[in-house]
This record gives sequence, C-alpha cells and structure tokens, in this order.
Amino acid sequence: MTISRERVLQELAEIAVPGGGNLVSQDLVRALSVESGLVRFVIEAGDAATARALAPVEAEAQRRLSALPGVEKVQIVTTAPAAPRGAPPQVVARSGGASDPPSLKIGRHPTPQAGPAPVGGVARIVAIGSGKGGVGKSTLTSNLAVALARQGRRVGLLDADIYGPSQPRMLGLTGQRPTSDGQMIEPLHAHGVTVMSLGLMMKEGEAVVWRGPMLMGALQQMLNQVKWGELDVLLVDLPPGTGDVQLSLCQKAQVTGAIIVSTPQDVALIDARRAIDMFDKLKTPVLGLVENMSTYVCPNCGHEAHLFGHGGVAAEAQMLGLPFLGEIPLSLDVRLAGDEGAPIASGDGPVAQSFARLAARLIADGLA
Ligand SMILES: Nc1ncnc2c1ncn2[C@@H]1O[C@H](COP(=O)(O)OP(=O)(O)OP(=O)(O)O)[C@@H](O)[C@H]1O
Repeated sequence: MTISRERVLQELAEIAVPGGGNLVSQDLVRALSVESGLVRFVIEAGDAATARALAPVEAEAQRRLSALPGVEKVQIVTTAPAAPRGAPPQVVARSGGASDPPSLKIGRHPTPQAGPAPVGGVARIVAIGSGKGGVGKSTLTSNLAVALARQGRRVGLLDADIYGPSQPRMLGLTGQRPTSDGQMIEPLHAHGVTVMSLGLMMKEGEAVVWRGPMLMGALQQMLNQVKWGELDVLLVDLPPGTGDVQLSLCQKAQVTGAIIVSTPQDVALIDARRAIDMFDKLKTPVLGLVENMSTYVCPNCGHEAHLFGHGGVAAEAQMLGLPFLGEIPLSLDVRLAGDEGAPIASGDGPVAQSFARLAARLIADGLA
C-alpha cells in the first residue's frame, strides 16, 4: 500500500502551530514530495526564532507521518530565510567572502502564468542539456558563453544545475554573491558574461529537498527577478537528466531551443536520446548535438587518440535528423582552466578555437 500526497496533507493539517492554525493553513509546508513510501518536505519558518519554536511541531509531524500505513521514511527539514519576512531590504556584500545568500526569498510557490513567457530584454534562451552527468555540459556552457561574448554577443548564463552548481567556480566567481534589494537581483559578471546561479541563492544542502512547485517558483524568479539587461542570448546550464528543472524551464519560459552535449560513448548516447525525447515532449526544439571529449591530442608527441570513441555523436545526430554543431577535444587544459576560473575559451589555443567555431556556427544559424 502506498500513501497519497492528499493523505499526507490531511495529516499535516491536523498539526497545530504556535500562534494558531496548523502547518497547512499557515502555508508552512514547502516542496512536499511523496514517492514510494518516502515523504519529504520543508517546513519554512519566517525567521530563525520561529524555526526554533517549530521544533516540537516538526517532531510531531515526524511521529504522526511515520505511523501512517504506507509510509516508510519521513524526511523533514525546517528552514528560515536569511532575513525575516517583511524585513527592510537588505543588501549583501558583493564580494569578499559573503557567505549568506541574497535576502530575496527564493523558492516560493510559482506565480500563475498562462504559458511559456518571454524574458524581458532577452532575445533568445538556449538550454544546454545532457542525458548523463559528467559529460562536460557545464564546461561547454561556460566556454560557449565566453566564446560568444568574444564575438561581440551580449550573453547571459543561468546556472540552473541546482544539484551541482559549478559555474561560479568555472568562471572565477567563487566567494562572490549576487546582491538584491529585496525585489530584484543584481547578477555577477565574468569574462564578458552576465552570470547568475541558482546555487548562489540557496543555503548549502537545500537543493536535495527541492521539488516541483518550489523549483518552478525559483526558476521563475531567476528569469524574471534578475537584472539580465539586454541580451542576445541567455544560456541555461541544466542539471543532467530529465527532471523538474527542465520541465519548469520549458513550461515557464519561451525557450528558443536546447543543445544536447554528449561524449561519444554508447552509454552517454543512450542517455542523450532520452534527453532529446524529453525536449520533444515538451515541444522545445532541439537545436543540435555537440560531441565533448572527442579527440585526445597528446601534448607531448601530438599523437591523436579517441579515448571515448569518436564521431558517435555526429552519427547519432545524422540518424535523428538533427544538426551536429561541433566537437570539443579532450584536453587536460580544459579541466585546469575550469578549475582556475579562467575558461579555456578566453585564450587562443586549439581548444579555444573549437569553442570559437561552435559560437560562430550558432551566430550564423541565428541562434545566438
Ligand atoms: N573537453 C574536456 N576535456 C577535459 N576535461 C573536460 C572536458 N570537458 C569537461 N571536462 C572535465 O570533466 C569534468 C565534468 O565536466 P562538467 O562539470 O562540465 O560536466 P557536467 O556534464 O556539467 O557534469 P554534472 O553532471 O556535474 O553537471 C570536469 O572536471 C571538467 O573539467
């Protein structure tokens, strides 16, 4: 027997909270997820003191839900935003190790919206996806952004990879925080690119409990409450796979299309096919495929090797009738540059040229 979401909410509505009402009537439950006996949610308090006062409520919810038939495990996290609700706008230092997220309350319920909407000032939104993790999607996004900026395009990069936000590190923004006046977020800037990362708005460890509506609300805020300015293209670095973020983005924003990154191995390609299917279902055009970690050129002897095979992505693109947009070689320098926060595309070597070619192709195709 499995438990339903409605039954969980019914139980939570029985639990009184200090000050009157119950967990549900006071709208304290966020990101409720009920999946095969595992119940997870966040109790979101207005401030830290209220969160502490809610400890017995959390314990009672834990006890009551655990006792319900069909519930195997209950995970509850009680959180409070950085600033109390209704507090005057608070500006967080732009840099210098500020560790708290900006004061804008993020992860609210989504605002009703008729359908996918454009983002003011942003001409195109291009999602960068992959079926499988670790194929170099974030590396490609940061380098492509830099390559496009070097070719005179006005580029934004939204890091929506909530489970492993890596753009701040790859772009040399570690330790910096965006600022907020409580209404709008001032994004960061690096290598000619306007940058915002969902990860920078969250407290550590928060992403794991985020689900459906909460993610959708947060993504909506990233699109509409960030001062992106006038952009030719906004690149969105998606988490790997086919989940809530992909769904939310395509439902809420008018996405021009998606680029799928894959390595040439069969397993990566199978996952890439799944990602393509998902975008098809969401009616988001797939703009083409890119092969990453294609060829390895030995820095000592110049010998070319194909560690993960070669040409698999081009063949797959042809089979699916999709454009093959380009290939990026496997090179230790790509990783080192990413780790140092100076994307390789900001230099002049052969890999930078691969990214420049990819950027030029997108511009020529009217996609950036
Ligand atoms: N062309 C390349 N040559 C060498 N190393 C690369 C290349 N592309 C990516 N990498 C390295 O591979 C690792 C994974 O890359 P990256 O984080 O971009 O992948 P991802 O697909 O975004 O992963 P995740 O699933 O974590 O989102 C990183 O250490 C990165 O530096």
